Amino acid sequence: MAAESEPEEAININSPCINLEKLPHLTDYLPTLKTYTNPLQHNPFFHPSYGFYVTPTDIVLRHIVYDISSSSSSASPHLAYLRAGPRKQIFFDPTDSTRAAIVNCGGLCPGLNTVIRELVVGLWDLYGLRHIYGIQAGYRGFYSTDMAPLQLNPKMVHGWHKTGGTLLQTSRGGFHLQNIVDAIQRYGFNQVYIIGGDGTMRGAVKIFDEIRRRKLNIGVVGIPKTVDNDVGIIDRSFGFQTAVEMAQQAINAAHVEAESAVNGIGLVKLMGRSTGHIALHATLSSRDVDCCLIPENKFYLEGKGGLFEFLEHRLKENGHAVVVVAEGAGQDMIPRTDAQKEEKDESGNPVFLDVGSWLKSELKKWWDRDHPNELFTVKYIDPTYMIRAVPANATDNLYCTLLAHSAIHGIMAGYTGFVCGPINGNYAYIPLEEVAQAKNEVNTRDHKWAWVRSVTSQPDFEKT
Ligand SMILES: Nc1ncnc2c1ncn2[C@@H]1O[C@H](COP(=O)(O)OP(=O)(O)OP(=O)(O)O)[C@@H](O)[C@H]1O
Ligand SMILES: O=P(O)(O)OC[C@H]1O[C@](O)(CO)[C@@H](O)[C@@H]1O
Ligand SMILES: [Mg+2]
Repeated sequence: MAAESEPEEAININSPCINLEKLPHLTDYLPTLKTYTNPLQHNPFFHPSYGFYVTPTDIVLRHIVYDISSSSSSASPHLAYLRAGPRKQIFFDPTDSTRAAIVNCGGLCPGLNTVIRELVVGLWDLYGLRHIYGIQAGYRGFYSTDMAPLQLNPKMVHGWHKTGGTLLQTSRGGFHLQNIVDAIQRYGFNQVYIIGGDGTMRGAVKIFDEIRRRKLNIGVVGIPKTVDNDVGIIDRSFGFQTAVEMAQQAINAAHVEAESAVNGIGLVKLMGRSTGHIALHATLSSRDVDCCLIPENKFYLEGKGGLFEFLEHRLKENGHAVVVVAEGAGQDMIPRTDAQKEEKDESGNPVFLDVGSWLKSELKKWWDRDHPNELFTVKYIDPTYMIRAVPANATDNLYCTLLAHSAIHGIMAGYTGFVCGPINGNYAYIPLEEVAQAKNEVNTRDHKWAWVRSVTSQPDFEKT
């Protein structure tokens, strides 16, 4: 770590073994911006000492696991990002003119209210901002005439971390680039905090590009939110662990119902539009699950190696079975009309049919056909919104706080067009564009999926 007294220009950030991702900065297009001393310098609680401020040579490595016998591990430079945290010099006047806007878009996720609360309290207490606004109901709230921004202060948001949902409300769709950026300019916002998933981040990239094109003194930061945990690069998204914890209750109930019936099957559908992280983690932590079906691992019902054959054995062995299915799994097998094939939500995401109901009816048809005179029960549990419409647990709440503070420190330091998030346990700043493109899918070739299969003994569904 460089000494705080060292001027930033004198620091050499080029190194043959490190490839540091360049982060956009307001001075890239506004080179004469004024700087200010970070007000934390005089904050009675922090007493900044050596090592408190993060410098431009403080980095977080993208990968920390290497095989040193492989030539590529030493030959190619290691990808790195700037470490998140307070900088000594900031680029926004902490006392007067700075105005911040906070928006959340897309589906709910445990912890949304915590992030908003911590942005408000952090901006107010750490940097002295007094003009902080919540944009209502997602992107459309920037320009909708019937939804004025809500002025927020620490007193208002005091207990928000104990509540589920979002007190700012959210929505899908409504992305209109020119209207949004015009509204940001009209309201005089200089900092825009955008909380959302992959769709929101793609929108945020466009907002950042337009702000840069107009050469505006406005910082844009993305705070990744998705209960599905499908945002790439970062370790995990906030609220995911809370959702997995909530899913346990549904799996427990399915297990009890299945055990209490003759040839009982407990079927649980969990969220996961295109990734099966919730289903996978809920399966690994429950240990009552016999089969976990996810979008990344195509499954089939009939014949050798299929689901029915596996369940037949399981029922013979144990008398019951629990199946967990992610909502995006098996969609290609469910019959649908042409109109259903085209259906999209307001953001353009495909609308899925209920894989749980379909599977329940297919299971019943199979049993009636192959075992007409034997008892059989399928109990289908669909907790849907119950796993995400809850307050964040303690771990997620702490995570949300660190995310909010990282975002504030980065934007105050003049960085823009970036996302903050943990990489290998350390908070880093990642270019927004990179996060908008990266997707976190379950890798069915890695150890974790092998572990699921070893816990459940389920087939690999690779047709022979
Ligand atoms: N390619 C895109 N360009 C601009 N805006 C987009 C784009 N994709 C989505 N959006 C906007 O981003 C917002 C949220 O998108 P979406 O509904 O897909 O949720 P998300 O951010 O992916 O979150 P989640 O999937 O976790 O619910 C919507 O207002 C939508 O219009
Ligand atoms: O019904 P809504 O609010 O559109 O959200 C449902 C979707 O949102 C998510 O929770 C997050 O993308 C998905 O798991 C789910 O498909
Ligand atoms: Mg999404």
